[in-house]
This record gives sequence, structure tokens and C-alpha cells, in this order.
Amino acid sequence: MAPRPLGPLALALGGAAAVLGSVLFILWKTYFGGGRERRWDRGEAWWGAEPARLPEWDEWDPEDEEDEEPALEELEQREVLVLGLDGSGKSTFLRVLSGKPPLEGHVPTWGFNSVRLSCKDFEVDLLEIGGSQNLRFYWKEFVNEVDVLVFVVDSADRLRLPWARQELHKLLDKDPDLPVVVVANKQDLSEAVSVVELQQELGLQAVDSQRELFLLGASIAPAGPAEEPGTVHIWKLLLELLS
Ligand SMILES: Nc1nc2c(ncn2[C@@H]2O[C@H](COP(=O)(O)OP(=O)(O)OP(=O)(O)O)[C@@H](O)[C@H]2O)c(=O)[nH]1
Ligand SMILES: [Mg+2]
Repeated sequence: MAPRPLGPLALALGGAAAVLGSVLFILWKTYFGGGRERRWDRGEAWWGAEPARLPEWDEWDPEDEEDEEPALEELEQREVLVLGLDGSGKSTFLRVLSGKPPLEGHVPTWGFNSVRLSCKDFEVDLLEIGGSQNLRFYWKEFVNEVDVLVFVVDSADRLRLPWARQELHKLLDKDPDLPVVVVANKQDLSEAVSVVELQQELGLQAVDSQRELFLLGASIAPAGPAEEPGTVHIWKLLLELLS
């Protein structure tokens, strides 16, 4: 059968998608790209609302990182992309890292969301792109622009694990050298699959062994008290990978 020409609706939708993708990309570049004309005081989130700090349950003392801190102008920039299906916990991760309490309920990110954290030798920009289906299309446009990918999975969302797997592997294929940290989030929930099971479900055993790929269990915003939320381990691993 001969291919049918695209109808006006398909063309309009395609055009709208391209424009949205370009806008996301330009906005990101404006904040983090090339000239980096925007500067914030050390320790501030980019909106300047609150100083960035790690949560209180962290046994690690951030002051250790702050000895002999170089002048702000000398700090290099590192970029971390935070992706994962909608509701997996990406925004929560960024909030917790910047010392803010998790929001009640799921407030979807319609576009992108970012936070800038400082450490001893560099500043880290963490960029979340929303995980709803219409935004996933744009994820691949950003993977080649960053130093590390964090892929957050809702371990209790069993039905959608195959989708998470599919999206993750698309990203792995897009940049074979990019270090990747997969976060098995929501381990506090009784229905969550274990980290070992998740390794199978996401097909991580089949990934090239040369690749820097990590799988960490976490409960970034546990529903009840949790001894080991795991956010600090993720942050420490990121610092190692970015150093
Ligand atoms: N039980 C439990 N809930 C969590 C955990 N982490 C995040 N949540 C909840 O999961 C819901 C969704 O979290 P978000 O951070 O908004 O998800 P997201 O990945 O940013 O979603 P999109 O922006 O739509 O892509 C929120 O209600 C969080 O409180 C966790 O470790 N355990
Ligand atoms: Mg979000």
C-alpha cells in the first residue's frame, strides 16, 4: 500500500512538538549553557529561594566538602540529567537535595525543573525533564549534553516497569559512554520490587559491562519513617562520578 501523505492535523502536531522541544532546549541552554552569564550565590538554588543543603538525616557532614573553598568564579560546572516516568520521584529528589520537604502528592512537571548545588570544587546543575508521555520524546535531545544521567524508577509501579525499561534502554543506546545511575525509588512501599528483581526487570544485566552503570535502592520520600532514605548515597555517588 502506498504511504499516505500526512494530514494537516499530523503536520500541526509535529510542528507543535518541534516548537516545544526547541523551547525546552533553549530555556535549558539559557540557564546552563555556554556563556553562563547567570550566577547565583554559592549554595543557592537557581530561583534563589533557599540555600541548598542536604537533609538532616544525613550522617555525612557537608562541611567536610567546604574546606578551602575556591572563589566562586573558579568553580566549574557539572550537569546531571534526571529522567524517569511520571511519578517516579524526580522532583522529590531535587527538592530533598536542596533541603526542601517533599510535596504532598504528585505535582507533575510540565516541562523542566532544575536546581544548582555547590560542592568543594564544582557546582552541579540537576535538570529534571517531566516524565509524562508527551515529554519523553524530548529526553534523548539532552543526554549528549550532560555528565551523568540519573534514571529514577518507581519500584512499586510494577505494571509500568516494562515502559521504564524501554525508555531507559533508548537513552542508553543514545549515548553509550554516559555514566548512568538508576535509582530504584519507593523501596519503602510493601508492593515495591526489590533491587535485585529490578535489575532483571530493567534488563540491566545485559548492559555492556564497560559502561559505568549503577543501581541504587532508595526511598527518597518514604511514606513512614525510614532508616536509610538513600538520597545521600546517590549524591555521594554523583560527586564521585563528577569529580
Ligand atoms: N512512598 C514514597 N513516595 C514517594 C517517594 N519518592 C517520591 N514519592 C512520591 O511520589 C509522588 C511523585 O513524585 P514526583 O517527584 O512529583 O514525581 P516526578 O518523577 O517528578 O513526576 P513528573 O514530574 O510527573 O515526571 C509524590 O507524591 C512523592 O511524594 C518514596 O521514596 N516513597
Ligand atoms: Mg516532576
